[in-house]
Amino acid sequence: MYKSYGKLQVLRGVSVELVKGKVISIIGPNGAGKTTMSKCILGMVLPDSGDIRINGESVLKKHAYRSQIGYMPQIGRYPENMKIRQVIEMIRDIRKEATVDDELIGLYRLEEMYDKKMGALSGGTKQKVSAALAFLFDPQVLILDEPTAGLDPFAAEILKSKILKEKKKGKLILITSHIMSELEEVADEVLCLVDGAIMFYETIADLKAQTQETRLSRAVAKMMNGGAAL
Ligand SMILES: Nc1ncnc2c1ncn2[C@@H]1O[C@H](COP(=O)(O)OP(=O)(O)OP(=O)(O)O)[C@@H](O)[C@H]1O
Repeated sequence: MYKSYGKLQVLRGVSVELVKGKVISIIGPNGAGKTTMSKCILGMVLPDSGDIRINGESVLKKHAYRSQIGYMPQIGRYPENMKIRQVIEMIRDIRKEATVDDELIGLYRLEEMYDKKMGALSGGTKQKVSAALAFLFDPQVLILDEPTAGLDPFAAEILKSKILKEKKKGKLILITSHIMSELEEVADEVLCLVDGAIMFYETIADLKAQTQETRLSRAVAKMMNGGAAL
């Protein structure tokens, strides 16, 4: 998959086959192309060339499959004057889906804040709304961009448990994050992007074995350092 913005090449030949039932973390330095890659999978950005395949099937320009994806953006943007209740109702109205998974709405006690306006929410509460919306329609694929940034530790634990629960149901979950200790708790595989290309894509167990490190943060640092100790 290739993508340029004007003269800037953001993705250079990224090719991955994603399969269900896994939590895959996408890591890499700022500006490496992580968000762009997630947006290509989401269909929000069209790659200039290449294909995107999930479970062996091409999903490029297949709009129907987008209803199978839940997305939690790095920074959720909502109409400031709408109340939490109205945002959730509006999205349920648009999607018209019978089955909803409102577990996070309950666990985050969002109903108690339903009459607050989006523009008046704290950053963390807005993140809770974004998380609840991402999981709301029981999607088969979840793309979570820095999901715990801004969440308090208890709220972050709730989200991590939810991620593991959905993984067990066979879903595919992609997480972008810079917090290695957290990824270690939930992810199976690590895909590292550097300058728009895949530097490595391996299971956490393999990464640790290869680098002879017990912590993911150390293993990744060693890989980024060409295999040499820091
Ligand atoms: N819409 C756009 N128009 C022009 N350039 C863009 C656009 N979106 C992203 N870029 C550029 O593409 C490059 C990759 O950005 P991207 O957001 O994918 O990085 P990232 O790996 O997610 O970074 P971070 O860790 O900081 O979130 C950056 O140089 C960015 O400035």
